[in-house]
Amino acid sequence: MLITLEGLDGSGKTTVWEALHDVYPDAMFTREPTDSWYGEAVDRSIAADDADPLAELFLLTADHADHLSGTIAPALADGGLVISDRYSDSRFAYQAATLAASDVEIDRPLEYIKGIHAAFSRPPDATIYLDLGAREAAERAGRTNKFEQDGYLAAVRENYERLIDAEPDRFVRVDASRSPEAVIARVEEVLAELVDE
Ligand SMILES: Nc1ncnc2c1ncn2[C@@H]1O[C@H](COP(=O)(O)OP(=O)(O)OP(=O)(O)O)[C@@H](O)[C@H]1O
Ligand SMILES: Cc1cn([C@H]2C[C@H](O)[C@@H](COP(=O)(O)O)O2)c(=O)[nH]c1=O
Repeated sequence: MLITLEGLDGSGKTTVWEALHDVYPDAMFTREPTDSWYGEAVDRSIAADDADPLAELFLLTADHADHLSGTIAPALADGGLVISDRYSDSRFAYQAATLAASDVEIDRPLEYIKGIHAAFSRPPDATIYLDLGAREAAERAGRTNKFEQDGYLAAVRENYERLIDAEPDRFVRVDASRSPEAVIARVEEVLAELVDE
């Protein structure tokens, strides 16, 4: 079973993901961007304010393809539980916002990015969305790079809402404005239900 954690920068995904290690010691915990050389290229692109938007999308997509074939698919084939801190929805939400704000002439960036993934990717079985306002998210994240900005994250949040509207059964929304303890407890509750289903 593939469970993904999604949300804005600073929404608390990593805090939750780390807490879950003790609850599911046999699960595979993974994340995107990965720590492979593809992921290192992604990190360089994220740090570059002048990165080409399409090149950045394809670097992130290459990292995802490698993550899927080398890590996620084998674990799922073994019948394991995989919990990923970010996955394909991050591309749909973030890079659609980047493309929409760029000079690249793609009419429906979110649908375009989904289309690229449809050919090879594997959708999550369920996605826990840590819901937080853009300003609070940027503040928590520290506003240290081009993504951790109020306006950009507001556009990303709108894209997440579109994704949730399109697949309400896959997403479980969790209020990420509560204390870390309350958010972790709620995610644990949701996960227990998902894993028992
Ligand atoms: N529920 C919460 N309330 C207040 N602060 C929180 C909460 N959860 C996490 N934080 C703090 O917010 C910051 C970002 O948390 P975290 O790294 O878990 O978020 P993230 O979603 O993984 O962010 P990013 O996507 O930027 O890596 C950290 O300083 C963390 O301690
Ligand atoms: C997978 C993925 C990530 N991003 C962005 C979102 C964050 O700003 C950074 C790094 O992620 P982290 O959770 O802070 O480690 O990358 C993105 O724009 N698109 C993606 O597909």
